[in-house]
Amino acid sequence: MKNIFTNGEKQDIPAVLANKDHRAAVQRRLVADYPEMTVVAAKLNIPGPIKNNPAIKEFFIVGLNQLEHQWRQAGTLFYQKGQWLDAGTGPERFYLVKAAAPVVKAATTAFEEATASNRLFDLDVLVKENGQVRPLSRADSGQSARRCFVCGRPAKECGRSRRHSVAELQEAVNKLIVAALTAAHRSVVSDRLVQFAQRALLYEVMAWPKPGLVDPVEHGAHPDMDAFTFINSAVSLRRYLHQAAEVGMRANTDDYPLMFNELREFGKVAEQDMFAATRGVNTHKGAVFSLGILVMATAASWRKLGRVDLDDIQVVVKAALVDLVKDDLKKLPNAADETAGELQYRKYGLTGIRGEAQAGYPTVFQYGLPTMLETVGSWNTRIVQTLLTLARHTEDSTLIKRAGDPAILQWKDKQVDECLAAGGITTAAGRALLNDLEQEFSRRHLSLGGTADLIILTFFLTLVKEELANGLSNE
Ligand SMILES: CC(C)(COP(=O)(O)OP(=O)(O)OC[C@H]1O[C@@H](n2cnc3c(N)ncnc32)[C@H](O[C@H]2O[C@H](COP(=O)(O)OP(=O)(O)OP(=O)(O)O)[C@@H](O)[C@H]2O)[C@@H]1O)[C@@H](O)C(=O)NCCC(=O)NCCS
Ligand SMILES: Nc1ncnc2[nH]cnc12
Repeated sequence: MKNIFTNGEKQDIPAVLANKDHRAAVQRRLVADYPEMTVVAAKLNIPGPIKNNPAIKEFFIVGLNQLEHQWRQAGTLFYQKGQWLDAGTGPERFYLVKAAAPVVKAATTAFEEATASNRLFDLDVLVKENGQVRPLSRADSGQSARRCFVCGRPAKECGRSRRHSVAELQEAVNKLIVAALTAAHRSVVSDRLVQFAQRALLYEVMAWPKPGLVDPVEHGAHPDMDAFTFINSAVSLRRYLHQAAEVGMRANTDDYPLMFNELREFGKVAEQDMFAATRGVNTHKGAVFSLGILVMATAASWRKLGRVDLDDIQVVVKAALVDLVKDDLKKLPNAADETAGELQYRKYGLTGIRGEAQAGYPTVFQYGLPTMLETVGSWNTRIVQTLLTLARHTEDSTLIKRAGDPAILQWKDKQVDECLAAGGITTAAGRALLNDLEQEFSRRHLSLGGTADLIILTFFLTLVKEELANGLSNE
């Protein structure tokens, strides 16, 4: 396990005492200046000579964010006030809270007791009695005394008898802080993944020109939808994307197939949300499935490694979807209401998006991602150029469905090859071919709906690599 005590300035007793005097002066001033408010002084109990460093400070801020959230939930008014003390003696903050001191004390004690790591917090609620400022004690409001975070006995007893060595205390504190920061980082990463996923859905529809797809200029291939339909659809998927990240962040390596089953149940509800948001139009059915899988797999891989590893994300996808084609397609009855994917498997043996997903999205990893990472220029250029590359290597089941014949794939490959040979979106000649192709797809009512999903996945992974792989900016 990581040791957070390897850096930080060692503090001696005079420094700690001088800081205590300084804190007392700040507290006296705040109590005098704001008699209508209750003053709370927040600090940490970190035994041993090292009392502050980036990890300790981050732990403190993460904890205070939770305390503030708790106050907001309870409808308590408060704000931070005064100097922010970030000396070597430890991070400290002061709050002014609009509630009676005993009420505030009950809440701060509940916070200190809420989790094992919160026991490291020392939240003093200050009162003025007989001209003196003093912290309310837990005994004042009949609450049980603080317990030792090593052995659970009353903390005062352990302190007085010096029952635990500094090394023992630091080991316990280290475990508590590392566990709290790991949980906090997982939550930050989950939020980022949801943002990346939503950006992927929105950027994809914004890019132009896209043959066979909706863009802000043209949507002849999909007369029932326009760019606004996609915005409504993307926004409706926010809750689902959070669920996908959370499912992944909870899963251990041997749970991956189970994790996918859980995602699918959320996915079915998300599909309904999407159809409600688009008034029954299929904008993102494929993306609900595939983007949900990649968000979940990226979260699960982060949980395992604590960092981004694109190869491992693919390993997680394969492990989670190991039986997908067998379970979904091989047992199919010859039902009248079969989907395009099911029909194409029965008629042509094509496994479609399920085969692609079970194999770990090889088209995305082998063709999409390298093209998007290598292509320079605006997001529009990067997305459209990557779309062409993906289109060239995809057996798009939406295209086959629209044409009614897999032979359409050869025609599509020829058109895309010509456009790419002319430079794609990066040259005037390529752009002219691209515009012609968009018109032709629209005229013939042909769609590259499956390829659009793969672009969304590629863009998501590009953001993971370009914006998350270097770590969390608030670490
Ligand atoms: C596994 C599922 C994706 C469902 O599979 P299903 O058998 O129902 O459908 P498929 O026909 O196989 O494909 C579903 C969507 O997947 C996209 N897609 C197709 N081929 C590929 C491919 N090679 N690579 C990547 N993605 C692919 C495709 O989505 C796009 O097309 C949609 C627009 O098409 P359009 O023709 O305009 O509209 P339709 O409604 O299809 O037809 P019309 O009535 O208008 O003629 C657009 O969404 C694009 O994104 C396919 O549509 C998964 O959904 C699933 O598991 N379903 C079962 C229920 C479930 O478990 N749900 C939870 C999922 S987490
Ligand atoms: N821009 C787009 N047009 C049509 N279908 C899509 N599915 C996902 N994005 C799409």
